[in-house]
Amino acid sequence: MAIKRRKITVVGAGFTGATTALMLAQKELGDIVLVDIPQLENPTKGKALDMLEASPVQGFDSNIIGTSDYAETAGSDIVIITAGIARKPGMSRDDLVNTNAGIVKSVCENVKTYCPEAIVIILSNPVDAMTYTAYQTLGFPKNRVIGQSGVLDTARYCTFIAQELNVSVEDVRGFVLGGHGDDMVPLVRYSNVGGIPIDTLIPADRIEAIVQRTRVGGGEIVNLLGNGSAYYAPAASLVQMAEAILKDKKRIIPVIAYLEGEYGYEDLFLGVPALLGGSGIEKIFELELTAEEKAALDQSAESVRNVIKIVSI
Ligand SMILES: NC(=O)c1ccc[n+]([C@@H]2O[C@H](COP(=O)([O-])OP(=O)(O)OC[C@H]3O[C@@H](n4cnc5c(N)ncnc54)[C@H](O)[C@@H]3O)[C@@H](O)[C@H]2O)c1
Ligand SMILES: O=C(O)C[C@H](O)C(=O)O
Repeated sequence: MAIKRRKITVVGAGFTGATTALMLAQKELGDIVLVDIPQLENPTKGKALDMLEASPVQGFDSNIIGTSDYAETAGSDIVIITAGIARKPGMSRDDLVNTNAGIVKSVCENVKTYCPEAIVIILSNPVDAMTYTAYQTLGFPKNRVIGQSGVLDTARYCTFIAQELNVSVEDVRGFVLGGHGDDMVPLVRYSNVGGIPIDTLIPADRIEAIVQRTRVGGGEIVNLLGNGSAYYAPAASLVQMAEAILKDKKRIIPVIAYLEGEYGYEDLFLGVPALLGGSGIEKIFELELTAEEKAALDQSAESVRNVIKIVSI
């Protein structure tokens, strides 16, 4: 029996999309179709060809094509949506909502037509609301519509903890819950280094500084770059999610999931810990929260709900 190669579409061939495509290929997770608008057809083809020409040097056998024709995406196992505008210094992610809602809707109409069985991962900001827009437009089951924020926010949080303690990032475990905004909820109580709770290793004021830096971590990069937002760590985060799905790894990682009563929220997309495997989101874990943690999550959920109201059809 011939084994079918996996097909991964990345929509948006900008900074995050192109970086994601290369990282997916380097891990040989499948053949990659990189899509952008017709006006950028040639640059998109050029980026894909340039990446493919790295394959003999790096020794990966994934094919990579660039296109603006969704027919080329047909039958993709996973579609990753990075299409949309990025913020600049002085802007919030929510300032992007109207422009990006239109883009995400038009992309999802094509995904619905050409990739009806795909698992869709959304990155475009404001990502909690854009995942809601995608869910409404696609009409796919909730397990197949997933937003990316928690892997990235947790990665930032773990980076800062590792720096603080001068330990390997591999030994740091944490969770960031809630929306992808400045009121996201890094869960200190569930964070440890090599199994040792971080509040026994780091003084409270330093932990608070790490939590605050995590919350505005996207803005820190936006201010440094000056004309766009982060893309290496976001791309790595998307690849971790795609890998968990394509290899049916059953990883437990925070993702933006559709909630129907979990944590007390209805009809909302929000970052929660989930089991990610071959069917997409296979389970949502409801952690026990203190009153203070739940109040912080409620505030974050309320911020997301206010943005969803703007885009709700
Ligand atoms: N959720 C997260 O954690 C996270 C992290 C990083 C970036 N983002 C968001 O991802 C988005 C992309 O960021 P970026 O840095 O790659 O931006 P970018 O400007 O480098 O790339 C965006 C690309 O989308 C393309 N595009 C626009 N409309 C399109 C359409 N209708 N169809 C296909 N492609 C289209 C553009 O031509 C461009 O190439 C932004 O909204 C950004 O805020 C989110
Ligand atoms: O901050 C941004 O605008 C991009 C992204 O959401 C991030 O957190 O890096």
